Amino acid sequence: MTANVSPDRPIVTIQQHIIEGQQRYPGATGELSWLLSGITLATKIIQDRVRQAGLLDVLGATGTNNVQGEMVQKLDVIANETLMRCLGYRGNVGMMISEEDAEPRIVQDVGEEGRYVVLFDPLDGSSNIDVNVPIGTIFSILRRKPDIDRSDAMPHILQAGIQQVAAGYVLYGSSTVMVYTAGDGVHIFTLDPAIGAYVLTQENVQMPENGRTYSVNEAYSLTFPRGVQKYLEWAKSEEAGGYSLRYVGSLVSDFHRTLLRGGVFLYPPTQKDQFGKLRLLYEANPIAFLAEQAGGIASDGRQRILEKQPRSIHERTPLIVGNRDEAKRVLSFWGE
Ligand SMILES: O=P(O)(O)OC[C@H]1O[C@](O)(COP(=O)(O)O)[C@@H](O)[C@@H]1O
Ligand SMILES: [Mg+2]
Ligand SMILES: [Mg+2]
Repeated sequence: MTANVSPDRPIVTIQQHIIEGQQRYPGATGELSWLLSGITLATKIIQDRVRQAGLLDVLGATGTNNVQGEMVQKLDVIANETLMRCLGYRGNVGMMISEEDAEPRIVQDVGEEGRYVVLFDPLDGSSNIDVNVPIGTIFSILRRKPDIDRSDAMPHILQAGIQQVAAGYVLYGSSTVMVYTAGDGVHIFTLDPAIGAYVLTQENVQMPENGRTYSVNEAYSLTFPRGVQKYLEWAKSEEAGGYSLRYVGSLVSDFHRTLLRGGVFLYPPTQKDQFGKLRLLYEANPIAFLAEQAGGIASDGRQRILEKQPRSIHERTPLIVGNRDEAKRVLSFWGE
């Protein structure tokens, strides 16, 4: 069985890439690559379930709502449990925070063990599950605060995005790709079904600067802030000269396109959600870390996402993320 990587390219798996990256940092322990192998294992299982969802009869809703008040899909539960089972026994994961769980899951609360806090959106784009539109898994990794008592979980969880040691997402699209950063550039790995391994396919990805695509659910635009409405009017004007609208409705898909093609993705506040819909800790923060590492900008309209001080686990935030020039343009309209 041979890997499907073109003959002139080295076959580099994500574990190898992380270990090599860590060797550049004195004192690196290799723990992060061990933790990430839990995420790669879980997402290989999830992608298999997603691809066979119709066959396995795991499409549709569970009939229950989660802490966000959203109807939980069967695959949300499968993805959540798979991540918990693959990460919970890694030995270095102290806490797990999931979109699907109201409270954090404390794994380890003794001694030096469990130095990492893992936050995740087990399945992003849930409204697209049953219609076979790309969905994904988003994750963010923090280190526990060494000087804070372990009995109180919150100070370890409610850390600003700037404290992330690693973040990424897996997109279950035409191929399964993992996009990842540990603060040393953004790298893309494609799951090679022939060998069951994530293999490096793009390194040090930078967002193109001249993106001419905006991505937003315009159905809500009548209740967007006036500045955002003005930007959307401008983007459709002759002066803008030919912008395109693209909106999949899965943050991972809309961001992945923005990462590779540039442009801007927005989820502004609306009359219904004054803080927007997306969650700061396990959606906006990991996406913002990736965007900035790829030369882009991520803001809530007023402040850099990564500098926001979280106040609660499931808090929401408006999000503007895109290539530098385009995001700045939106912010200039928004600030008017
Ligand atoms: O349907 P809307 O209001 O446009 O919202 C779409 C947004 O909601 C989400 O589906 C929320 O994420 P979940 O599916 O993980 O709850 C995002 O992926 C997406 O960007
Ligand atoms: Mg989501
Ligand atoms: Mg979700």
